[in-house]
This record gives sequence, C-alpha cells and structure tokens, in this order.
Amino acid sequence: MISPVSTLPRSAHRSRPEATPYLDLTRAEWSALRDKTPLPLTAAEVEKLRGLGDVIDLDEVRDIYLPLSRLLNLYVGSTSGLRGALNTFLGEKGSQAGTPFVIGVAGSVAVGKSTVARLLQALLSRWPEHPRVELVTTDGFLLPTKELEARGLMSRKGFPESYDRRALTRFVADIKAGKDEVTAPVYSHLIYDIVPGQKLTVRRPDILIVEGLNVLQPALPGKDGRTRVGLADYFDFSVYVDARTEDIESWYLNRFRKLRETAFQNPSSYFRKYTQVSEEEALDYARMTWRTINKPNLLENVAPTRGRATLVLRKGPDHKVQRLSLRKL
Ligand SMILES: Nc1ncnc2c1ncn2[C@@H]1O[C@H](COP(=O)(O)OP(=O)(O)O)[C@@H](O)[C@H]1O
Ligand SMILES: CC(C)(COP(=O)(O)O)[C@@H](O)C(=O)NCCC(=O)O
Repeated sequence: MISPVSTLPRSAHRSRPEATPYLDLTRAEWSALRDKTPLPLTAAEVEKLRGLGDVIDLDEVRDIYLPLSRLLNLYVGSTSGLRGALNTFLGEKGSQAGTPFVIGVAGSVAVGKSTVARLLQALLSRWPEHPRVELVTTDGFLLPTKELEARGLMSRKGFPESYDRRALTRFVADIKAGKDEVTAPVYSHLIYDIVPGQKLTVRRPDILIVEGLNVLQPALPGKDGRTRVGLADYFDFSVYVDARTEDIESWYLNRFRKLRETAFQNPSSYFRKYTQVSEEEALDYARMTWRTINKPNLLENVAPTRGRATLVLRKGPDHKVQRLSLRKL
C-alpha cells in the first residue's frame, strides 16, 4: 500500500502530514506497479534509443518505463471512455472522432529528455490500442540563427524567447484539433540552426509526444496584456525529468567531451572548431555555455515548471530514476 508523502522537511511530517498534490513513490514502489506488462524491447533496441551519455538498460526500462507505459495506456483508455460520455451527452451532434492524446516531456538541457521521449514512443507504439505514436522536439521551433542574431539572442538559445512560441502552440493545437496533416520546421544540432526547406509532417497520430526544455511554460500574456492559450494547455499528460543541477552539469560536460570525439569531427559541424583546440580549452567553452546559458535557463525557466507536470522522474547521479512524484486525481 502506497501512502501519500509530503514534500515538506521531515520535522514537519512528524507533527502533521501536510497535503500535497503529488503521491511520492520510491523506485521499488513504482516498479511493482508494472503488473504483468510484458517487456516488448530487446537490449539492442534500447541501446539504439539511448542518447549519448545516457545510462539506460533493460532493468531501467522494466522498473521505470514499463509501469509508465502501463499508466499511460490506462490514461489513454480512460480518455476514450470520457469521449464516449461526451458523445452520449451530445446525442446527434456526437460521433466526435478522437483527437490525439498529447504527452509533454520537459527538463533541462542534457538531463536525458530525448531518451525518455524515444523510449515512451517505442513502448507506447507496442500497445495495439494506439500504434501510431509521433515524437516532436521543440528545437524545430527555435528561431533561425539569422533571426536570433538580429534580435541579440544567440546567447539565449533555449530560453523561452528564442522560440517561435506562437507557431509551436499553433502546431500542437492543429494536431489536437484533428487536422489531417501538420508540418513543423526541423532543427539540426550539426549546423546549430534550422534546416532550410526541411519539414516534419505529422498525420493524425494516436499519441503525440512533445519534448523540449520549455514545454510546461505557461503562455506569456499578449501585447494587449490578455492571457493566451499555451502549449501545455493541450497536454493530456506530462513528464518532468529532474536531477540535481550538479549532476546535469557533469552529464552536459561529459556529453560535450564525447561529441568532440564524434559528431564535432564532421566537417559541417558548427562545433568543429572545438576539435582543433585542446580538450581543456574545448571544455572551458562548454563550462562557460553551461554557466551562462543552460544553468540560468534551468533555474529561471525550466525548473519552476516542474510543479505543473503530471509525473516527475527524479534521477540519481547514475541516471537511474530514484524517486517519482505522481499528481493525484
Ligand atoms: N552539439 C550537438 N551536436 C550533436 N548532437 C547534440 C548536440 N547537443 C545535443 N545533442 C543531442 O541532441 C539531443 C537533445 O539534447 P538536449 O536538448 O540537451 O536534451 P536531453 O539531453 O535532455 O535529451 C541529445 O540526444 C544530444 O545527444
Ligand atoms: C537546442 C536546445 C536549445 C534544446 O532545444 P529543445 O529541443 O529542448 O527545444 C539545446 O540543446 C541547445 O543547443 N542549447 C544551446 C546552448 C548549448 O549549446 O548547449
């Protein structure tokens, strides 16, 4: 039996357990909730989904991501149940076709969001009820380098203002509205810019996963001061991938070190210059990027959205999820 645990300091627990909107679970409590969900992936498939520097194996998939895939399958099922109720209410006006179930995946640069999102895509698409699972990353909606330069935002890449937020929200709204075909621009880490002329097309998926730093940010008010609808307003479920800031920094630097030996070697890489200097000089640049861009963005914009997520996955220094907080209903 799992009991609600408050996020207050221990001393406060003793006197009066404080109410919290989350149910806090240990890794062991969570992994027991997998029930009989079969493991549909092989070690080789997991290896292919793993991002550079991320540590993930079949045990982690079984203990953390299979229970999550079971929970999401139940949520998708109950949403179609609700749709049935709505159609009954609407009577002749009913017969509403289903809209895609939208999942947001948020967290810092280098926390491993993309691995979580790719794993969820692979696991959820194995369920016969929702085979068509599309994954979109928000980097496609970053402003092109030319525009970032014109607005003086090159050192704010990843901050909310570096995105075309209106286009991103429109994109997800169109998919949620059931449009047959919706397109998004494509970002390349290689050229560090939007790829001219390239488009990603999404055609009526059963589930859409939207992954990115700022997906849980509320919409900014418009110029007229009025509240707007934001991206997260379209989410049916959201996951925040969390870890200690110091751990994320070391993952970021390790990944930079590995990229320097791999992707940066490509003559077209924007970062090729860091293969031409010593590792220490290259790492100085990465440390500065972390200190001046990614860490402030994490602290000012990303972490404050954690409390909006349906589920928070808290990773330990070894990337393994140690604790989970699930929003109560
Ligand atoms: N400069 C780069 N060159 C090539 N790939 C990169 C570069 N920076 C990040 N990546 C890759 O892009 C993906 C997204 O990275 P990021 O936005 O930091 O999110 P996360 O680490 O949370 O998945 C990761 O798979 C990462 O390995
Ligand atoms: C492309 C990113 C902004 C992440 O975008 P996301 O997919 O989360 O929208 C980030 O990975 C990035 O490149 N940041 C710039 C600073 C740096 O080079 O680390």
